[in-house]
Amino acid sequence: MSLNPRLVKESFSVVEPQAERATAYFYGRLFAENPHLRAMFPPAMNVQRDRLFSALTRIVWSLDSPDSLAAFLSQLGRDHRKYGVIAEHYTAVGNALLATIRRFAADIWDHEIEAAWVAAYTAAANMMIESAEDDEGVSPAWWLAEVIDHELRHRDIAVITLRPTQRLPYQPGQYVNVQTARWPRVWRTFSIANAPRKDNTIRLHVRSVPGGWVSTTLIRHTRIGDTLMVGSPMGTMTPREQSMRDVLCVAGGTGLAPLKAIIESIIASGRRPNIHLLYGARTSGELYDLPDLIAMESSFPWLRVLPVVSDEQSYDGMRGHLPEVTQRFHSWAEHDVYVCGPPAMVNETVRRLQIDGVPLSRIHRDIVQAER
Ligand SMILES: NC(=O)C1=CN([C@@H]2O[C@H](COP(=O)(O)OP(=O)(O)OC[C@H]3O[C@@H](n4cnc5c(N)ncnc54)[C@H](O)[C@@H]3O)[C@@H](O)[C@H]2O)C=CC1
Repeated sequence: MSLNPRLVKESFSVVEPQAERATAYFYGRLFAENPHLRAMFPPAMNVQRDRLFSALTRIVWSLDSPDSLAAFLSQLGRDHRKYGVIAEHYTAVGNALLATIRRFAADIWDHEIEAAWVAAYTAAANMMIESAEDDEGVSPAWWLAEVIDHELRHRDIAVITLRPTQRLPYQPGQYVNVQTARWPRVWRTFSIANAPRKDNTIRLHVRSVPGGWVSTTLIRHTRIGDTLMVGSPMGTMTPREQSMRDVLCVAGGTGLAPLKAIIESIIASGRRPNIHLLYGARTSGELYDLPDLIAMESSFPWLRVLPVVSDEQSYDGMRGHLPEVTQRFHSWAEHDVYVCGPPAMVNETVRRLQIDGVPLSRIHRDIVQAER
């Protein structure tokens, strides 16, 4: 069986516009054929559906970049240990996936495409299974973590500090899935907002969103002393250790979290690059971390924090939308750039930076489905 990324991508492009129906069909088929698997998933499947499709999209479009694909699949395999996933479940998922792609790409389907999907899925599943097996005995499937601080910084935004009961190794810029006792099997993603600390504590920046089970629980119903579950750290937006370049960070709202961890780690490394942090919020009241950032700025003179507010006419600092504000400065073409925040803001910022001559290889971002 040989990999044929072109055939997989072509057939996936036919399925992509029908994503919603295809994922509903996939889960319907998976649970009809394997009713015992239903109990492993949360009662409401909407977020799970989005996650499946975005993971699949990422895998399909990275088939030509074996290194980044391998890194992603290894993290995904480790992270799936927290669901209790074992090797045989991959067969069930593979069968349902193949049936789904076959059905939604029926117009172009043939034996060659089927073989390409079987080869790609087998390779991906094997990579996930192997990394999960390697991780057993080294790390727990998930970590228990005690809430040791809970600061409500705005009506809807809290900064929460956790102390995992076992060491949680991670890279600055990575994110974790979090589960609360109130919503079993419902995991939501948050970036770790600090560089690794000796005391093993981690901070999360959480905004509650309407209908967001986990985020609302974390903001309104979580107290110091509560215990949360935390999954294996994931993500590839980590600082370039060898880089001597200056740094631009563009943070939208709580998308600040991983960028703050990256900035802390650069400062801790002893390097002295100039760092510009454009920190955007809709209103000045939502610049929830500004006092901490100003304190960081005063202890590290190479850091410049530039708050930007988009939706408050009377704000007397810098106003505007981050993608456009990013272009108001001199060129960033020689910088390492990190961008995080609402997906539309990230996409538009990256687009404009590229137009202004920043090569894509120096723009770092991660797709995090945070805060629901
Ligand atoms: N909490 C966390 O750990 C992490 C959160 N995120 C993501 O960051 C985002 C943060 O959301 P909020 O705090 O609610 O941000 P928000 O909606 O309040 O916006 C924050 C900033 O982004 C700008 N912005 C928003 N939409 C834009 C658009 N379409 N075009 C241009 N600029 C735009 C706003 O003007 C503002 O400056 C969420 O999408 C979340 O998933 C990402 C990584 C980690």
